Amino acid sequence: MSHSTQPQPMTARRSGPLKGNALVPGDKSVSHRALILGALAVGETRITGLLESQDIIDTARAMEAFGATVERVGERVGEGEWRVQGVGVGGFSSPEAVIDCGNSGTGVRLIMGAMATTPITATFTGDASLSRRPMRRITGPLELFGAQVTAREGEFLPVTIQGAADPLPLRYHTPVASAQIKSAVLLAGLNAPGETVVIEAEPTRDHTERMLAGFGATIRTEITHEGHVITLTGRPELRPCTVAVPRDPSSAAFPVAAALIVPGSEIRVEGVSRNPTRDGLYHVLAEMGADLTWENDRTEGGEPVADLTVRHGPLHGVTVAPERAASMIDEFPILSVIAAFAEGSTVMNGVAELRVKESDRIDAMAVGLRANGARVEDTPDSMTVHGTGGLQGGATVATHLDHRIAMSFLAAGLVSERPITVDDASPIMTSFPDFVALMRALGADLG
Ligand SMILES: O=C(O)C1=C[C@@H](OP(=O)(O)O)[C@@H](O)[C@H](O)C1
Ligand SMILES: C=C(OP(=O)(O)O)C(=O)O
Repeated sequence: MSHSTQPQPMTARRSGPLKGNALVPGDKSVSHRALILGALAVGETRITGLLESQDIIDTARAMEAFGATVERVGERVGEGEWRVQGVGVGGFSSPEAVIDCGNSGTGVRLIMGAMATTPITATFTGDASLSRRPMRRITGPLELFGAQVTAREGEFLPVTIQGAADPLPLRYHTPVASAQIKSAVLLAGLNAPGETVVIEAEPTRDHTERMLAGFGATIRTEITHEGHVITLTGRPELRPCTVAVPRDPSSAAFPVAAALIVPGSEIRVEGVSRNPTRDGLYHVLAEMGADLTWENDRTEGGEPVADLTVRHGPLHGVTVAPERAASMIDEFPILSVIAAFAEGSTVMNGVAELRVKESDRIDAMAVGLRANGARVEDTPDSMTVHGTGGLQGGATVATHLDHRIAMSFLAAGLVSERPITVDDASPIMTSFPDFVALMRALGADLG
């Protein structure tokens, strides 16, 4: 379901020090995968800590449309336990209606992969943002499995996929660093006989591989001269699991950033991911001189996590190497805000993928930061922010149906000289429904 079409403007004003404990919600990437693998397992999967945001609700509804049963157990918002009755690999049936994945690239791309090697037909659609995003990167490899695809202009939603009746296993080099491409191919490979192999030059988030192993699939990753080579044996019987979803490091980045830039702040964020395929931002922040203290390293839901204490302090600009990009791909909007409050220039290289997210994130950040007084340069695949230790503010920023653009500028407005308004805060519901309440509880002036 697409989110409300009624824009909800919101303004962030200069705030006192942020203090307290930030309990961010469940990881979006892990939540999608828990629902999809639960639907492909035989029997009942139980999920705790599932992110209850619009992107995830859309994936849950889609799994029901393909024949799984998905239900929420318990009363407390954000603490729900979910149960999925799976239909087994190859057990999906053709949905009666169009599958609307709303704003979610991960949802639509992983689900296309999951159904493309079963002889059923489904049509996928989404909101105006998702309808602008490239789908050929997914449908191309799915055609190699034997699926038949029609897409608007060969590239965009709506996309109709007729799944392959006799799928062939695939050996596939991903053309760009993308966990969504890797995951779509692996999920399609589940119902192909033999070994499906995905080769990625740069590692991307590995939640699909971790969770497939947890559900009993035979999957291994080798590091060779070609890069990360992931081999999955097709046609497993996936056994249902109990999945405890860890907290989302990409959501954690917003209160962390706010605490770093609002003078006098000190906050604690529990259960932040230390998965090396997700933690690039924290390495960059350390290089910028951020005061970060990690404690209680442990494993939660199969992911390495720790508790993070963040204190405000001076930051300096850095150059972010392109090899870091995949491990922090969703964190560049908020890094560009932090960079504006640092002293000196921060150069972000190898970030062309940002142009095909919920919005063109390089353009959205550059335009919004400039309107609020920052000096920013951009090229097709890089962005440079010339930090001056502060930001003037005073402008209204267009969020283009992009939750991360909205949250980034609301964090910036907490410390800019004049307030910053975002034209539409409603997309925040897609990934972090409690963002405003959580930030207000820390002391942020948002309204
Ligand atoms: O696999 C995933 O869960 C995701 C992969 C990334 O996208 P790409 O695979 O397009 O880089 C990321 O931007 C997105 O938020 C979540
Ligand atoms: C890019 C993102 O998500 P998706 O691709 O799932 O829409 C994101 O959450 O920043």
